[in-house]
Amino acid sequence: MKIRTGFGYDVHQLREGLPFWLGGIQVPHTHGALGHSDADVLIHVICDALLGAANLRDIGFHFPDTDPQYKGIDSKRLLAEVVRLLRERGYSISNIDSTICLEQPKVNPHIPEMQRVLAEVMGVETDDISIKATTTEKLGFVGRNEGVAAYASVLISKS
Ligand SMILES: Nc1ccn([C@@H]2O[C@H](COP(=O)(O)O)[C@@H](O)[C@H]2O)c(=O)n1
Ligand SMILES: C[C@@]1(CO)OP(=O)(O)OP(=O)(O)OC[C@H]1O
Repeated sequence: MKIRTGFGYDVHQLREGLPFWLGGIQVPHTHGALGHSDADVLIHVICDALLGAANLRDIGFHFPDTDPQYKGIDSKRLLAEVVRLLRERGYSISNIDSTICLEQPKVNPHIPEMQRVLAEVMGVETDDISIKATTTEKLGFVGRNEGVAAYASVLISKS
């Protein structure tokens, strides 16, 4: 059995009036994340962690932000493609742990729905996807509500 770990980190600016896509769902808020895609930072770090675990470069390598076909794309489609790339190479996903760094709003009430949606996209159990959240105690770009960051680590395996 070959077991590998992967890690992902990403940041997006927050802008007033944009839809806030996070963890595959739209979180009600005055501000949303800015990006070439729908800017779903949680999905992006999960993609990067999975790609890293399989040594398959990163999300920008597979889906360049200069390519118009990814303009405004639903990041769930990118995640589905990343999972396909791993399965094609014989990997299965053991578990994911993640942290969203965001001052406002509180995301705890939305986490079960994020887990449900992401588990469906990835073809894993909701119990295999951990999502946590933290403020940065009003410090830095997260603390000033200028941006959202996220981290993820994953474990994948193949026999
Ligand atoms: N955007 C956020 C940030 C935090 N939470 C939850 O609140 C708890 C306390 O946050 P601290 O930054 O003071 O540690 C945290 O453990 C999360 O459960 C949240 O839901 N949404
Ligand atoms: C996801 C992609 C897709 O074009 O666009 P962004 O939403 O800008 O996200 P980022 O994490 O900055 O980079 C990866 C991009 O390739």
